[in-house]
Amino acid sequence: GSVLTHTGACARVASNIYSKHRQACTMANTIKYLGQEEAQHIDEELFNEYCFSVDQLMELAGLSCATAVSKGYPLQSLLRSPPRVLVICGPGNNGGDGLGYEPSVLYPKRPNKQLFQNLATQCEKMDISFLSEMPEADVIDEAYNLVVDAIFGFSFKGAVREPFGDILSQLKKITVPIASIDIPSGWDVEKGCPDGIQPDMLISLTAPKKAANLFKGRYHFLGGRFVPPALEQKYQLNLPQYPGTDCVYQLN
Ligand SMILES: NC(=O)C1=CN([C@@H]2O[C@H](COP(=O)(O)OP(=O)(O)OC[C@H]3O[C@@H](n4cnc5c(N)ncnc54)[C@H](OP(=O)(O)O)[C@@H]3O)[C@@H](O)[C@H]2O)[C@@H](O)CC1
Ligand SMILES: [K+]
Repeated sequence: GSVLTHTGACARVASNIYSKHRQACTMANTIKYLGQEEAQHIDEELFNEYCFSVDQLMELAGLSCATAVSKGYPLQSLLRSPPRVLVICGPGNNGGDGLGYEPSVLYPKRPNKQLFQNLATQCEKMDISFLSEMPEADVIDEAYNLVVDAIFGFSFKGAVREPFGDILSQLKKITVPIASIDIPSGWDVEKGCPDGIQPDMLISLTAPKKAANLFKGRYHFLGGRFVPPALEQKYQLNLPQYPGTDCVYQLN
């Protein structure tokens, strides 16, 4: 009897300690949401200290985005046939991350950089069509299943300049879902934008940015499985374990 009672008490104490330990771990493991400067510092370190090239990380980021889209919007769930996806690319690296199903690309402002020229050529050679102008909201709703927002990432600042003001105002009117890469474009990286676009999916790269706390859509994925452990520790990112060989982790 006493052995049993003793064992029971020990088990209770142990389970108490275990649950306190788990609580502490859960708190310590809260994923960090980055401010704009911190995101830029991490970016610089990845390139300067850890010697990655932009092409490498952008390819992995793009793969994460395509994977997240295929998980959130599987082909058989799409309402319109063919499974068209409109990818809108901005002038910076966020624009380089866009990719898709039967994609059409809108790439209205093209910087004179070899990397971006190469990416555009690769798409053209794969017969991916480029649009010459932003379609009206009702045309997008009619022709596409999804819009990938690769317009601005963590370097966005200030009031939106054209042609992206017009593009974002059309995106506010569409009813097909928007999947935003890293940051919903037009949102302040830390404070968001109450009357901005409201994406259905957000794919945070490396680590979520502060504005992701205000994301109200259905799917939040983390992607960019390339952060070296020492860098993760330095910035206390507390990243979750990516399952198996997956390149995305679903946060909600
Ligand atoms: N580190 C990582 O983990 C990795 C990061 N990666 C990705 O890179 C992204 C960051 O890229 P980034 O630094 O090139 O900045 P990003 O936000 O795409 O573009 C800035 C451009 O936008 C423009 N612009 C700015 N404000 C504007 C305004 N108000 N109104 C109008 N235009 C405005 C301005 O262009 P300009 O006006 O000078 O022509 C500027 O050049 C990051 O979010 C992630 O997606 C992955 O590829 C690889 C791994
Ligand atoms: K974006």
